[in-house]
Amino acid sequence: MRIIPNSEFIVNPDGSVFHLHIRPEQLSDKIVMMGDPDRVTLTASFFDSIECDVRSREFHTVTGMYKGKRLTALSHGIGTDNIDIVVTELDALANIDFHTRTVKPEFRQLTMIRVGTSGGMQPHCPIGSYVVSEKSIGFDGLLHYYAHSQNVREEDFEEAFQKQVNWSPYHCSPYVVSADEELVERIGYDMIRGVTISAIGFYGPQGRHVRLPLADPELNAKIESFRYSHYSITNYEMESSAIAGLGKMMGHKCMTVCAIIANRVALESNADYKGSIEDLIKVVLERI
Ligand SMILES: O=P(O)(O)O[C@H]1O[C@H](CO)[C@@H](O)[C@H]1O
Ligand SMILES: O=c1cc[nH]c(=O)[nH]1
Repeated sequence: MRIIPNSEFIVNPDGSVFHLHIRPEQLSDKIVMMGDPDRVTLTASFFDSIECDVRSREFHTVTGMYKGKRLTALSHGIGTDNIDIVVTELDALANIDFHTRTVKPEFRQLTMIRVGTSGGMQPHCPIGSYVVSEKSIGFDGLLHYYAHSQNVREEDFEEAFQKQVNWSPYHCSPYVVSADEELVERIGYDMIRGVTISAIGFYGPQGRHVRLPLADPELNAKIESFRYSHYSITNYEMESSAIAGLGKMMGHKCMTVCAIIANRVALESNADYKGSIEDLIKVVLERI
């Protein structure tokens, strides 16, 4: 059996995992994730009791009880590079024996729901709506660093996307992954279902022109008009592809749902979205 070297999987002197700084017994099977550490404080304010509250860098983790369910709320910060850390460390907390540094014989499956904010790309995703990422398109390339990604990637969709938007060879090869179907049905049954792009930045990589001109100013228009079967691209955010992809490769159940806080076609945004995300968190806590 492979013993994972200290340099490849780092455990802190207090027995916690390197970045998240929590110990295996502090993790619940059901995890609600979000970019913003303060959103974890908000989520935990709905818990009936708190078991642990740990902060390390942008990672804020609270485990507690909500109406008889043991839940972990956790912030992952911004971007799929952080998701590589967070999903790997969550999986390790559940499935690696920290003492023997080996994979445990019994697999423990986690449920991870990301509750995020996002920019709508279609008129039917207005500000204030909730969009479940039935599929995600990763512009980040993270999945390509792991073996067997083709087992979870939807290559026909990827090919159609590259062709229709005339994808630049200077960008990473986009990957397409579906969320866990049962979660989409159970948690998102009354929400908009869509295809979400996880971009590698908020500005240029989402087609925002502030001062620097864009390499392809038409890319967002091509993304808006892209069609594959009955699918169109509904929204932009920055993490769902890596959560769906890594989670699926590891055998976990993952899904992202976002509150739309900007609409790129209507050229509108709402920076005062606290009420909308708060309501969405409450719905997810009930249904997870
Ligand atoms: O509101 P969160 O969960 O952070 O999600 C979105 O907001 C951030 C960008 O403002 C990115 O993380 C994006 O995915
Ligand atoms: O437009 C948006 C809004 C929130 N988060 C994003 O990544 N993009």
